Amino acid sequence: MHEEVPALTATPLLETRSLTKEFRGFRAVSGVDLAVERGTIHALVGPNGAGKTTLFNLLTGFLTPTSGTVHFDGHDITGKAPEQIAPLGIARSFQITSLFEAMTLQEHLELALASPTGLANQWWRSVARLSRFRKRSLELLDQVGLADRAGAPASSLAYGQKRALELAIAMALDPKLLLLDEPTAGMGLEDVDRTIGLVKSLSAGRTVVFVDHNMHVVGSLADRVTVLQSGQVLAEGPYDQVRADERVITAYLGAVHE
Ligand SMILES: Nc1ncnc2c1ncn2[C@@H]1O[C@H](COP(=O)(O)OP(=O)(O)OP(=O)(O)O)[C@@H](O)[C@H]1O
Repeated sequence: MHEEVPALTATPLLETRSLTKEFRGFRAVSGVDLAVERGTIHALVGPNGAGKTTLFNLLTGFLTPTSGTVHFDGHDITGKAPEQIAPLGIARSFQITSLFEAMTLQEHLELALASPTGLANQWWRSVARLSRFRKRSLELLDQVGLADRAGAPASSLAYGQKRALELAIAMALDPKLLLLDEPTAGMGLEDVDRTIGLVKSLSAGRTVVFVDHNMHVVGSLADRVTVLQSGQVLAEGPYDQVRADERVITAYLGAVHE
């Protein structure tokens, strides 16, 4: 009989300590301690202006913290730039669609695969040189149900399909941590349910942190939920526990459900 090997992965994949961001003295994120365990789906919720997007920006290097630390997978990434953080294995899909309308779906994926930091650096390179990424790009499109649209321009996609394409682009880096900013924002019921299924399938073998206002989405996906209010952590725990928390009901969920 072999003995249980102590888990080497017991530390959270992502951890912030006392993370704070001030804008001219206004604390948008205030002393946030966040621990995201490996292999989990973790939701960030909270009313408008609670600090969720600011927190995402701090995790991905788009903003520099005023104080506090961010650790990811054994690295201190506090204050590092996005192009230093992304290659460590953090990918982000944005709340606002950021596609090139005239480019085909396949070209979007080929460009994303060609660049360790996403689309930013190599868009001017000849598309022909990107053909070696064709197979993988088709696999990624297949994962999000868009393989049959590979040669179509992004402009021809419906809104929900554009969001799915953005998920495929985020997956191109094979990230350890996938950050999704309101993956179901602006979607009808059908697309919301499709996206829930998609995020579940994409989360296999990786860690996901997402922001969403839709409690059906949060309840369906999240292993754990962190509730932010006025830049601070109001509650943290499994969904059922958090949604029963009186402070959370008062601050947020009550307003949604009642
Ligand atoms: N660059 C900035 N300069 C000044 N104030 C800012 C800046 N960015 C955000 N804030 C403020 O910080 C607070 C938190 O904003 P943030 O966008 O992080 O909230 P949120 O939880 O993502 O909200 P929403 O759900 O509406 O997206 C808000 O009061 C916002 O006005």
